[in-house]
Amino acid sequence: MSIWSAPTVTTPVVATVDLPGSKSITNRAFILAALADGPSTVRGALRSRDTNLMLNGLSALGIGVRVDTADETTITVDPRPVRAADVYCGLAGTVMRFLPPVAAFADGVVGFDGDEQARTRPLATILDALRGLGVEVSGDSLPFTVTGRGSARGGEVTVDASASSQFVSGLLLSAARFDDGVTVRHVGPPVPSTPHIDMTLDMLGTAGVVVDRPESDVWRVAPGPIGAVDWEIEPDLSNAAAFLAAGAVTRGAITVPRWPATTTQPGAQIVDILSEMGCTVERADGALTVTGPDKLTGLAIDLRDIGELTPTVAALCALADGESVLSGIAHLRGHETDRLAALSTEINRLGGDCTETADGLRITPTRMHGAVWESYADHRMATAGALIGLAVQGVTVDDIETTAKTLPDFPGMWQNMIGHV
Ligand SMILES: O=C(O)C1=C[C@@H](OP(=O)(O)O)[C@@H](O)[C@H](O)C1
Ligand SMILES: C=C(OP(=O)(O)O)C(=O)O
Repeated sequence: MSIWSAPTVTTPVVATVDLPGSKSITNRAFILAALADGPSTVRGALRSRDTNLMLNGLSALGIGVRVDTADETTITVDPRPVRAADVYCGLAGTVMRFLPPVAAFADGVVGFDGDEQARTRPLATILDALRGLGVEVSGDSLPFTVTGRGSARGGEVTVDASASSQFVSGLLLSAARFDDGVTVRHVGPPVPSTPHIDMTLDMLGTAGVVVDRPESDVWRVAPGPIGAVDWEIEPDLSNAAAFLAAGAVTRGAITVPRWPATTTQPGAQIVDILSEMGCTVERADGALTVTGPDKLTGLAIDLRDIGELTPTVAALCALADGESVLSGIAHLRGHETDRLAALSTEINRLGGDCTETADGLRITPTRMHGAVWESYADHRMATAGALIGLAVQGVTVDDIETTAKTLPDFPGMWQNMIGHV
């Protein structure tokens, strides 16, 4: 773990930043490919800690995984019978929630473990759901085991998915391979990050799996094959957010090439947020450019659907003019770290003014000063620290390496974006 001096700029940052593939789309494509009725090729895949953990997990479970020798973002996945194995989840929500349903098809015991910090992330909902679908599961959090019998019954389960949309996505991705299919019924406070469930439905549809929605909060998948698809992965728009924000806070202009014309990625909503804060947005030749205003305005916004943008948005708000209120994000207390506590502690350590509310943050911009910004093993906390450091001298980010969770070389990309200052 190293301390990284965040570069500060006094002139606008103007650059083009090409982002690697989406974490969420890559890890869904890997699961669907592993359970498909033939080999699939995934092109433009993200290669980062979370996606490598998914590939390692699938490979341990006996799935054929071949990385193109000339291009590590092209991966061929060959479905094979699932076998007993040990799976390491790191801190990846998509791995700890999407792989246990796959393990239900194993021919023996699959042990799951992860980082120390992952042991407190919510998991009981999906493990209970698997029990309800006829699968033997020990434990309620990491570490736990799933004992497969080669196939699993399936049926209908009621879950409270208010802590994470990934419980629903995880069950639906494997649902068609259960003997009776799977019906998931959510009962409880609203499910967060529902656009990520829409992404799951969209990709299932591409693979030929129909998801019926007899009522809101009910998803029904009939048993049947999952079609092999050659997946082309879009750039990661949630990761793009931190870079676009760098243009926004420096009166600069950041261009992201290959910005999809339509997308299921919730991260795309950063564009509306930046525009509400005063930025100008233009599209040309498939690229998107955000230009920062003289001064960003604060905003009041419900981020329940797009919680993963919160660290970037909070950093922008700390540098804006006027108070901001971020709401609808109580579930962020169960993300990589308690993101509400982490953001308020770190913004306040720099002399900012951030208070936690029951379901979010209230941020009043102040003149901030340099200090150590702790990352809490959270990639988006680390990038938020880098963003504030662009405008505030003397910010050092602890454990910048944690950005490798979803970006293979964040410090290099950040420096290239800024150029030589
Ligand atoms: O399904 C996915 O790929 C994700 C769903 C969301 O999780 P939550 O519903 O737990 O917020 C999001 O925050 C996470 O980064 C990725
Ligand atoms: C919440 C996040 O990740 P995970 O997939 O580990 O839940 C995130 O990337 O912001």
